[in-house]
Amino acid sequence: MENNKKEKVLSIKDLSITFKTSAGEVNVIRGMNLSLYKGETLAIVGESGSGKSVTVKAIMGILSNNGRIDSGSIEFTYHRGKDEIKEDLLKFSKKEMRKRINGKRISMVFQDPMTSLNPTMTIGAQIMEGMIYHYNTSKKEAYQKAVSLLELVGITNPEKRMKNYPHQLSGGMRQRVVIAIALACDPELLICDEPTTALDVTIQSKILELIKDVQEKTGISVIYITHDLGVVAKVADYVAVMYAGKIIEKGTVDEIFYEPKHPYTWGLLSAMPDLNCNDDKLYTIPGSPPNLLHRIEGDSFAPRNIYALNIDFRKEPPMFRITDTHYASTWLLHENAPKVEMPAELRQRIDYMLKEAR
Ligand SMILES: Nc1ncnc2c1ncn2[C@@H]1O[C@H](COP(=O)(O)OP(=O)(O)OP(=O)(O)O)[C@@H](O)[C@H]1O
Repeated sequence: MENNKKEKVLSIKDLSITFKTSAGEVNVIRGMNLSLYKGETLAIVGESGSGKSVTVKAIMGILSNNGRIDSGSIEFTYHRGKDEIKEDLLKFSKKEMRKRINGKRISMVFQDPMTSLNPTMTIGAQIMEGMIYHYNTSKKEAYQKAVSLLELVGITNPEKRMKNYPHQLSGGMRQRVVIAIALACDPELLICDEPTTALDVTIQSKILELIKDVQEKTGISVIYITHDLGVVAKVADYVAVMYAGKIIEKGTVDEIFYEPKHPYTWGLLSAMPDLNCNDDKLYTIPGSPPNLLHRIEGDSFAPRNIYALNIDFRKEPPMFRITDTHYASTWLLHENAPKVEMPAELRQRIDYMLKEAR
């Protein structure tokens, strides 16, 4: 459909990653396929340990040394002047990634701004650093650009702020500075790893709005990794739901929130506090994720799935196509499967959300 015409920024194909641990080999990413288009926002969601951070680390070339890429490719498309360049990021060494991609073509914003900032350097110098390192920008030009970046991220009195050290700023301001640093080299992809978790609620929405605003002004593509579905609803165009190292459902934000098909996604949505901010949750998924040290027979979610069919314990489901943008990996979508609907309480909640949205 329309996706074919859009420009792909990132295309992950058949990615599989294993870590060597003292207990044995753990296959933490198990055949992942995912695309991101220019100017769009993709949210990767899933419980702790599902593989969100490892995926992002593979994109950035910062996997820990006990990690091994078993298969796959991560094709990244970016521009140098008028030229369009496509490269498989997995072909680069860590050193090449630092020199050519990280902080230059792809930038990251982490959860806690204090861990990304250097306490001994002024924020001005920290924003200028990347431009000087990657592009040999003159100090004067880098200074001017740093001031305009501080303006872009909503910091008033930017010239004065350039001379501040991180400890002189509030948490929300620090995260704005981290975003300014991330944008300094005009990257084409920004990856935000739980960017607002460490901030209080009102500042959280301001930072999310800021990232949206920057995206509208610059056309940058954004990946969020988060387990907060409230954040996803606010920012994402597309959502990929991860479970035990696999994407088990992906679709537009409306498809995932209003027409979810995978019982795990039903569980995630039911475990979300009510959108009216009552702390009501409908249901919490029982049990815990599988231990990936052992080979998984069938569907990794089957033991926790009250809708599991016999085949779920024997054979892994493929990704079934629901629409051109919506896919889910559950045998319930097979044409011969019994008709199973999402839990009635969830249907009611979704119908209510739909009514509110109109
Ligand atoms: N260096 C490592 N060595 C061994 N196992 C690792 C390593 N890094 C990550 N893992 C394992 O890989 C799996 C995926 O971890 P990952 O950090 O990507 O999860 P996540 O979805 O980002 O979780 P969270 O939301 O808690 O950050 C987990 O089982 C984790 O224990």
